[in-house]
Amino acid sequence: MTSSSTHFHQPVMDDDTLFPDTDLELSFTSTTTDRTFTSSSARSSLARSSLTLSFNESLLSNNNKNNSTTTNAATTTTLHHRKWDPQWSAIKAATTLSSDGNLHLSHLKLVRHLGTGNLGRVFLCHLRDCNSASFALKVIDKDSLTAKKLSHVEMEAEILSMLDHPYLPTLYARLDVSHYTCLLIDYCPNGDLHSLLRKQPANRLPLQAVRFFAAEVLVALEYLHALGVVYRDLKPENILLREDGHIMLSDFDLCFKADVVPTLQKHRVLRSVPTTRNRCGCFGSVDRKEPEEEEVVAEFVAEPVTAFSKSCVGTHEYLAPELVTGNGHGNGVDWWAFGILIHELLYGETPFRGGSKESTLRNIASSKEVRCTVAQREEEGAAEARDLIEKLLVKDPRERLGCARGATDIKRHPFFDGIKWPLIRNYKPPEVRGLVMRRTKSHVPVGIYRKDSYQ
Ligand SMILES: Nc1ncnc2c1ncn2[C@@H]1O[C@H](COP(=O)(O)OP(=O)(O)OP(=O)(O)O)[C@@H](O)[C@H]1O
Repeated sequence: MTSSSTHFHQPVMDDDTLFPDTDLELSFTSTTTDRTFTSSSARSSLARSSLTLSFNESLLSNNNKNNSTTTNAATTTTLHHRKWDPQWSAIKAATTLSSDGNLHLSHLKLVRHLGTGNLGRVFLCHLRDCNSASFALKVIDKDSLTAKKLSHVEMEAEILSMLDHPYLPTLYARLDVSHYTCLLIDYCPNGDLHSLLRKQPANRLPLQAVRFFAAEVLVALEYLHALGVVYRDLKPENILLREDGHIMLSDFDLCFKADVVPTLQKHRVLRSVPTTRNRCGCFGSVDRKEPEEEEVVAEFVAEPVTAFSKSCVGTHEYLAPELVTGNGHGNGVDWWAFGILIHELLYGETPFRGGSKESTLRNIASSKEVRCTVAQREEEGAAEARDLIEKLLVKDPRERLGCARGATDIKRHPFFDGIKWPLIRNYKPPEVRGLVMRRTKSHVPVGIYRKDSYQ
């Protein structure tokens, strides 16, 4: 039930409807259902819907070049870093046996309906000859969509086809059959962060878990921005959890693309010099801390700083003030939403939520800056988290952390101190209630995620 932009999803039902192992077309009779079947991956009933309110921006032209009966990325994608994963191997095996070397709907077996979104329905599916490789198939009935929603489908497909990153979905194939467009992507059996949050005491995650998920989201946003993609719909509902507990950002229909010019920028950093024994003091030998040394480092920055759009899209509680006022916005809306996300993960609620959507929007647009409350007994790192949130939730985007130099500046914030960014994929996901993880050998032990243990 997602035809309206203002309602919530219906309560999730414990109904593991299994689609018969028969003709796929039989399952595609309608995209207008108000029932959301559930699995461990179905989103919680309180998930917030995204809104799309266009002020002025011209619709994206339908640039689908693949209107033939079927097309697929499996045979055309050459970039993918996971080309030897079981998923790719299974697809390769299926396409090798295929008469035209392509993947077709007939190769897929629908297992279960996972959920329904604004654009279509999502199914868990397997390849017919390989049950061990699971995929999610997003099925979009183009006949049921408005021109505007069709442009969102094309945007989602276009963005998906660009992605090659562990925290973002892989588009294994795009299949255009009759009036259906089907996108075959990674399946995330651990549901989404919104549902996980609802399983925690007071809807809050422990600080170490917040740091872990925030760091992964930051890296995913950094990659999107480097491609010139402004995401515009960051919220826990759109952060899916893979089998191994790492994140996968989903839903790219509200993105917009802008130019980005990668640069190497010089930046002054202070490096503290370890305490040394100063033997020249007038009063004999004294311990003193040497002053911090200033060093100039060259940093890679690829941030779409000139991105500009006037479409008001996103989810109420996560909308940046410049989106609410409708005077145009750019890359900064993602860094604002990143601040709201950390706030929600840490405190169990978003900071501007009012009694109604209108009052939420009024709170966001007001000139009052966010001040996070200080708990009596705080976890280690809470002060740094508060400081980061307050720097991200600066109402003027020109002053907001991240807007000028993107993730490069945010990664340096003390909240993320000690994280070895190149190793982030190897960090072991946090053990939190409701997150069932498949063990992998490559994980860095949990201790390494403690701030003081990875220096
Ligand atoms: N890759 C996936 N793995 C597992 N479940 C998924 C996956 N993608 C989507 N889902 C499930 O299917 C549901 C519908 O997803 P979909 O992306 O179509 O819509 P949505 O998340 O509601 O976003 P929107 O309507 O804004 O496009 C989600 O709520 C989620 O539970």
